[in-house]
Amino acid sequence: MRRLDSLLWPCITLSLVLLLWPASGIASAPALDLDKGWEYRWGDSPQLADGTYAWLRESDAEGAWHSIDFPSNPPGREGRRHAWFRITLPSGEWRDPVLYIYSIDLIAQAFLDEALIYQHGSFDETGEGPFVGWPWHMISLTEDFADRQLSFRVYSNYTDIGLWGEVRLMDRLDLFAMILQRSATDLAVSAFCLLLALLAAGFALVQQRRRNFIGIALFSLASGIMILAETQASQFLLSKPLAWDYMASGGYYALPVGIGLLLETWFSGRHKRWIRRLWQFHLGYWLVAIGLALAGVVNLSSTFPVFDVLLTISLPLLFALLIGSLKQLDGEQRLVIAAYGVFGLLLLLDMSVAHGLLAWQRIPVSLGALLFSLVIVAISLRHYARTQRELVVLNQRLEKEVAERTRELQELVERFRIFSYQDPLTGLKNRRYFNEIITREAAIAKRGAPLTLAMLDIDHFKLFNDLHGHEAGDCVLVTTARLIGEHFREADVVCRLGGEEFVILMPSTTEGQAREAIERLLDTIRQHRFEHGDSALGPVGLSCGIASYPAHTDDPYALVQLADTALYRAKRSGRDRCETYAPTVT
Ligand SMILES: Nc1nc2c(ncn2[C@@H]2O[C@H](COP(=O)(O)OP(=O)(O)OP(=O)(O)O)[C@@H](O)[C@H]2O)c(=O)[nH]1
Repeated sequence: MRRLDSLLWPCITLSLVLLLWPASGIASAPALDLDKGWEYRWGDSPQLADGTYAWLRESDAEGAWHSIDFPSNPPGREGRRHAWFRITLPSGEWRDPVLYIYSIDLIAQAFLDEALIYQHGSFDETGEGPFVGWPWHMISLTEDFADRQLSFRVYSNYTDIGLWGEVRLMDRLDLFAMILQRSATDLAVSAFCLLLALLAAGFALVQQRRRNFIGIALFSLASGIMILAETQASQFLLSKPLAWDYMASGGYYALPVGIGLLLETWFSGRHKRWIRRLWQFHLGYWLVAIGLALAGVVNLSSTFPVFDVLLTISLPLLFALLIGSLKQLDGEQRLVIAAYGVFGLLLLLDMSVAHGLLAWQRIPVSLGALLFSLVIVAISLRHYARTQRELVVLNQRLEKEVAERTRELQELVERFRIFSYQDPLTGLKNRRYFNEIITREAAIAKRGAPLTLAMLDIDHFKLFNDLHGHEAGDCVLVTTARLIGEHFREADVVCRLGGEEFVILMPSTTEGQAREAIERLLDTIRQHRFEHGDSALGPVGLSCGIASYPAHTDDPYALVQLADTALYRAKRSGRDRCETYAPTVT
């Protein structure tokens, strides 16, 4: 009977073609709503010996049938679980007529006169059967259906009984086109919500405000799944109505959990605790309801009214909490709450329609979810843009700071470099510097320039220290260093090798020129009045040894050793004098 499966894709393709080709010329009567002229009868019909239901044959039983506009929830149910509905079908020019039913509570059989033409769910001997989902229905009709009687045998242990929403006579292709048209928005919104859920889940993995993103991810996932599962076109994707209803209920029941997780992060103290209790309670319900339904302990359908009652309580409670503490929230958070408020209101309206509190109409719940998702996306984009701007500023500041630090570091390195070449007491260059400069100057000398090296040592300095004290000794070292430094040219390099020993490297200077300069220096030192504080320190003498390249050696690197030998000779010869290296002396 159900040709839905086999004709599915050809019909979709055909209906799409027809949608895109309005001038096709194929005429068909418009859809006709069967929302008048129905009759109902409480209870279940007995069966005749040939298996036919007696109520189908005794159609004119006096006073047994009552008229009703729409075949749903007749008055005076009093706990009854069986009802029959019937209508005489009108005539119309449909090429391929079908009866479209939005939904049935809960299982039903349809008969055209006495022939069974459609069945939703399965009936046992007592006329009962399990919940098998709430799909939309398409009942194929033969061309001669006009003026014949269409009857429904319905069983329901749910709050509603009968057909629900819309019952329409229409052409099969028009039905497919209608389903696709009605589903387009929902499918797009669902895809959008699922994408948002994916992004939020990704952010939850890498960002610090994890709970926030988990809340958004869960809420978006729940909305996306719920909308997809409730979209009529989903039946085209998978003809398993009960599976879709499990997904719809799973998403629906998880909505307060997601929003609770999100809101909880915005509050503290009492409000936070209440919000946590609410979402934990809903999470508990989610687990129990879905778990018991899957285990077959309860019908999935019976978990909906309980959840609806819970949501009717928790939704306003949550709003009361939020409204009472709006001051704690910033503009963006208020916007999210407003969007959630719209979504919540649409959910409540949808629920009211489902329970017959409002006249049947299609409530655009998905638009509520879309609004919520758009608000989240807009806020996220704004945050992203702001973060980008802050990053640029931060980057610039960092670059500036790095440049500043690098400059300071370079200065420090330079100072250290100078320090590492400087004798801290006298301010002259030290032995390390001398070792480097001698190598350089020796290399230059090798290219043909003379180079002379003088090594100087203060005479009897130990005695001087012992007589006047170490501080006075330091003072003599500093003064002697200054006098030596002032005495020589810029090009000459004066170093303190350590202790009371100095060296002077004189590039492009012959032995004779150097000796002259040294003699003048020794005179200057002899004549200088050394003082420490207010006390005069007595005379200071210097001994000096000179060696010159190429006069004394063909290896400029050997000058240190040769000058040292000459100095030794000056000391031995009575001090306070200058000696030039002589090869015969060892
Ligand atoms: N005040 C002071 N004394 C130092 C410093 N460096 C080395 N001395 C001292 O210099 C003295 C050098 O003594 P010696 O090497 O025996 O030489 P000297 O007493 O000058 O004798 P001759 O060189 O033979 O004339 C030692 O007593 C060291 O302690 C310093 O930086 N400051």
